[in-house]
Amino acid sequence: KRKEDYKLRELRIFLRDICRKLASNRRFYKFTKPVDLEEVTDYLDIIKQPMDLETMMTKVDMHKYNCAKEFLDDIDLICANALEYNPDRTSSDKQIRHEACSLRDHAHALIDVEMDSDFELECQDIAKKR
Ligand SMILES: CC(=O)c1csc(NC(=O)C2C[NH2+]C2)n1
Repeated sequence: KRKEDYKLRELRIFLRDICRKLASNRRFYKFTKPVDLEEVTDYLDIIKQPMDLETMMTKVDMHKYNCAKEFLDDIDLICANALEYNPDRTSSDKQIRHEACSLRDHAHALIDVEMDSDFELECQDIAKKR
């Protein structure tokens, strides 16, 4: 329906802005592009559903997100993947786990601050129907 499509267009504009802000933060650099499977050769043995911010921007453009919760589910996936692939008590693993938790918390906080809660509820109702 036309009115729903106007709401989803507004959601896409909002999510592109959130994605841009996260991808421009140097703290989250490791999460901006897919893991290079030629460099990290065992990645797919451990991580069954890779996700990154560039892929999420493409998903916004392809109308894959019908509400902010679906977008945050992919952010949570980026974080969970990093915690799973980097479990050791080495400083490099600890650092990437910290960056992953920071990405997750920043994304949720940005959306809670910038998103009208009634608008998200309307989008979640549209998402259920699709
Ligand atoms: C995106 C992601 O989770 C990622 C990219 S490289 C990496 N881990 C390493 O390079 C080593 C540090 N301990 C293994 N994790």
